Amino acid sequence: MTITKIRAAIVGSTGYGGVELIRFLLEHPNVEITSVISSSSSGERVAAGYPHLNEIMTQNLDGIDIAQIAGNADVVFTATPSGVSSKLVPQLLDAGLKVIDLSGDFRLKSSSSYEQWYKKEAPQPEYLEQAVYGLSEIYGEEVARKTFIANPGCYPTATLLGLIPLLSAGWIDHRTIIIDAKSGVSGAGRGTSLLIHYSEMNENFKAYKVNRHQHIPEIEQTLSEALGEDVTVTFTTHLVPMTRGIMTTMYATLTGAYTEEDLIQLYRQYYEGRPFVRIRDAGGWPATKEVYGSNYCDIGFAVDQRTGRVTIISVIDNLVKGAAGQAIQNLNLMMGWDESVGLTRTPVYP
Ligand SMILES: NC(=O)C1=CN([C@@H]2O[C@H](COP(=O)(O)OP(=O)(O)OC[C@H]3O[C@@H](n4cnc5c(N)ncnc54)[C@H](OP(=O)(O)O)[C@@H]3O)[C@@H](O)[C@H]2O)C=CC1
Ligand SMILES: CC(=O)N[C@@H](CCC(=O)OP(=O)(O)O)C(=O)O
Repeated sequence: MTITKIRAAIVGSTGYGGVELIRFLLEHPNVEITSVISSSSSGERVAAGYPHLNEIMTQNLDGIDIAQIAGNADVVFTATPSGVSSKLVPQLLDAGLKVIDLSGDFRLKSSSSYEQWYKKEAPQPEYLEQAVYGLSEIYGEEVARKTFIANPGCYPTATLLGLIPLLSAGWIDHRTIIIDAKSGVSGAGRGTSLLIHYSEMNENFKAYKVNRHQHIPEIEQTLSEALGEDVTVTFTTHLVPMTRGIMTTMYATLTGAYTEEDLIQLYRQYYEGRPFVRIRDAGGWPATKEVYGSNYCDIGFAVDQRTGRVTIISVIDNLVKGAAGQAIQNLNLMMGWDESVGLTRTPVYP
């Protein structure tokens, strides 16, 4: 079967998420990048800010012009900050474009929850209602029916893929969930801040946004939907002095005498046929480097018979499965293509 390439534009292409989209889309057989867009550097070459793209990405950056985007693209990836996407995406949707938004603006179904956690004005409800939450392995069927995807956050992706099968099966007590999350610094984007200043971050390990992180309502919303009743979690984020990678270590009390083998079987069945979730054998806990540069989410378990608790460890590359990779996986699902097209890279190791 011959597939006509679809035309893709990337807004925010000077950021880390945008550049990761470029890296994968350049090798996607069904996609042509027709426009790379910047609000601050139009006219410049992408490679001016990213010399590793010299002679690979020769296009100049376009400015934000909705009519122009609509004229030369079918789908737009918005790798823009929250608060920016909420204003930009409605214009793109009104122009008839398919949109995959990487920000947190359209993930929360409740506007008041968004305003409470993001401290920004919520998007207009008529646009919020059009969005599907694009956690590919869980909402893939809905993604296939929609043209506007709210791509999940990096921490929620690792957390939710690690918790949903156990929670849905009723094997853990939902009142006991604790999530201990660690991220590399590229999770904060390319902009500078004191948090990610080299001498503040190097040889250091710090917790941040404790009980205030904007991904808490996103995680709770999705877990509550999976269980059918309200779930609250304790979620603590930490910054690790590495560039890429997220590890979430999750703890919960088991509701029965389940073994590690039971859990492995449950998860392998749950994710059967889903190429990007890999369940480790007993005792094989995943490390961030084992998914580096790839769209995989690797999950491992340990059951403590002494305490009756399970420890679940889940790792992703924040810029791939946590952002650009999952966005492309969602494009594939939306277009009715195999979800792994253009995403089958082996992790970079060591
Ligand atoms: N980094 C990560 O691991 C993850 C990021 N995300 C989300 O993806 C989005 C992009 O993140 P990331 O690439 O890391 O961030 P960066 O800060 O690296 O890049 C964001 C880009 O947005 C563009 N931008 C800024 N202000 C505006 C504006 N007013 N109008 C249009 N464009 C603007 C900038 O490009 P220019 O000035 O050229 O327009 C900038 O390069 C964010 O919403 C982030 O939360 C989600 C999951 C993981
Ligand atoms: C290391 C680091 O700073 N990470 C960021 C993740 C940002 C992000 O992806 O946020 P949204 O997707 O919700 O916009 C943070 O903790 O806020």
